[in-house]
Amino acid sequence: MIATITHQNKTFQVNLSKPIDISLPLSNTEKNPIAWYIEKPQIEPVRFGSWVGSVKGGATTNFNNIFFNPHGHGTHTECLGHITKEFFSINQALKTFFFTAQLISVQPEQHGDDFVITKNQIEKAVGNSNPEAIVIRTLPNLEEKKSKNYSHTNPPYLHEEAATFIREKGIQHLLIDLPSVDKEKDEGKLLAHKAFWNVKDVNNLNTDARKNATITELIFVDDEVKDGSYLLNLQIASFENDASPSKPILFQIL
Ligand SMILES: N[C@@H](CC(=O)c1ccccc1NC=O)C(=O)O
Repeated sequence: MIATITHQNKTFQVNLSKPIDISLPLSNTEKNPIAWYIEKPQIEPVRFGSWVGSVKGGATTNFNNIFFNPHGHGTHTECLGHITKEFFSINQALKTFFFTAQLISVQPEQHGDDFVITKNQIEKAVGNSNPEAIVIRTLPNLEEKKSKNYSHTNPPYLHEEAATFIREKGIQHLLIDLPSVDKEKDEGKLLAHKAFWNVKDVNNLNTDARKNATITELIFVDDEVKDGSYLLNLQIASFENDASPSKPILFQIL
């Protein structure tokens, strides 16, 4: 299914039958990735006394409750409500779902005990392109990313200046294959989150904070997907919450 898209004075084609899914599946198994010190997700049939909501257990339908955390259990998209005192909802922040995107690969640099993605690396990788979304694949691109328990591992993160650069480039949506754009244990500084959303005071939001910009974490981009320009379809479940599980999909530009 070929679609011809006209956007910002350019026309290009994509094949909608060839989606590149960059989300992680969410399951109640040991394979599910974890961050932020929680346990794996739970997916269990509803029970009313001896009645069990599963066809195997005698019910007419499978009827599961799911207990999970959007930030800690897989691919999710968040808005600035993740860090502000005032409530902001991802379902209100994200109202359109197709964007031009640039996929880049970067090897975080060792700075002391940390691995950091720098402004210089992002600037070089983005080059002259002006995408609406940036998709960051970190190297090495290990399979273990799909099922890693990141708790207490001090994963790589984005330097504040790199996040500022992305904001100043006018990029609205940032996607990355790490549990956070910030250092795991940073005493709540959240420098990259604040720089990307232009949040100056979490208690009293500045009017130029970027209420419609989003961060998507815990994606996975397979090695066979080459760096370059794509069409991104960024879909969430309609949760009125700071974050929702999400399903970002890339389409190669033909
Ligand atoms: N680094 C923060 C914690 C943090 O970033 C965080 C904590 C729980 C769930 C998500 C978090 N950040 C996600 O991007 C801190 O040390 O306070």
